[in-house]
Amino acid sequence: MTSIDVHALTKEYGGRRAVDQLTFTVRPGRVTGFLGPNGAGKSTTMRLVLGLDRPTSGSATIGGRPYATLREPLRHVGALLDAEAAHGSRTGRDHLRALAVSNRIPQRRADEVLEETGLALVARRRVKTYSLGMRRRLGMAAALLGDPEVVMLDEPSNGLDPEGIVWIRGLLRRLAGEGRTILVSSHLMNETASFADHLVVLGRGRLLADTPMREFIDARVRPRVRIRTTDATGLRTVLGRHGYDAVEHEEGHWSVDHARVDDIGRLASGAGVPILELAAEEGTLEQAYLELTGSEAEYTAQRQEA
Ligand SMILES: Nc1ncnc2c1ncn2[C@@H]1O[C@H](COP(=O)(O)OP(=O)(O)OP(=O)(O)O)[C@@H](O)[C@H]1O
Repeated sequence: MTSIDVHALTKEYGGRRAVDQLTFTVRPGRVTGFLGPNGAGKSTTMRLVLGLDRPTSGSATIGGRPYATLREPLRHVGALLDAEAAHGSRTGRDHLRALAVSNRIPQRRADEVLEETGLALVARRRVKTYSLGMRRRLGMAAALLGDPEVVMLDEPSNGLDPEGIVWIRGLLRRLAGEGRTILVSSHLMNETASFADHLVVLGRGRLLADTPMREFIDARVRPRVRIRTTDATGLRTVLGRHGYDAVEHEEGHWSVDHARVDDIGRLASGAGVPILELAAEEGTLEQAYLELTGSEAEYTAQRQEA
């Protein structure tokens, strides 16, 4: 099984650190979401892993080897970077077939990945006539061409229509289920929450978190109960008596922080307060992410092995 290992990785541009002493491992069999504010260093890290740039110090390896030393790299690593573009005057199919030849990949793979990425009908059109979403799909097709064990994607949902976004989600889950190593950067938190098992979060080039997604959320977002009643006074009284802080919202429901549904349900029913709705509100990745990156001054890396 192939991991991506980043060790004490540092990259300076003109004395400014884009990536700063970064250490983390991306493991096989799960989707790792790669998060961080604009300029945090995600793309730079991916470029360093792919040997497109040289680190100032530290190392980035795939299965223990630097990318540059891999023979026929597309057979090991598939990547989609934001700025990547195919030659516009070629057809999508020719673009993939040329990539296949240079990596000793069977030509039939071009047609297979065109089919898989939903491009079969436009395969013989020139790439310059493709929409943004079609180009992203072609980039995905190129990434999958060599049936690689490692897949690295920079903002793959960018420019995709809702159907494409659902497709990417299913694809990432399938690739991880097949035991591949998947690293995906994104600014879309709901999207990331829908496919990631694990998160690596950067802030100004440094590691802010390396943790399973559920733990990342639970550690930062307080459990909360949502409740609706016809007896606001009764509810406020019973919750106040037991030390709960309840906030009434304009839409007519209440939220109770640091609370569990079982406890609140029992208290309300014991006090004869009618309940119209009672639900546990799970914290979202967006809340947890903003909580972490909003206090960037702390810069405390929290590394946990899953
Ligand atoms: N070739 C370069 N020359 C100089 N500075 C660079 C270069 N590439 C990146 N940087 C700088 O390095 C920092 C990290 O940028 P990077 O693109 O890796 O961040 P990112 O997390 O991918 O951001 P975004 O989410 O906006 O894509 C930024 O301050 C950026 O300006």
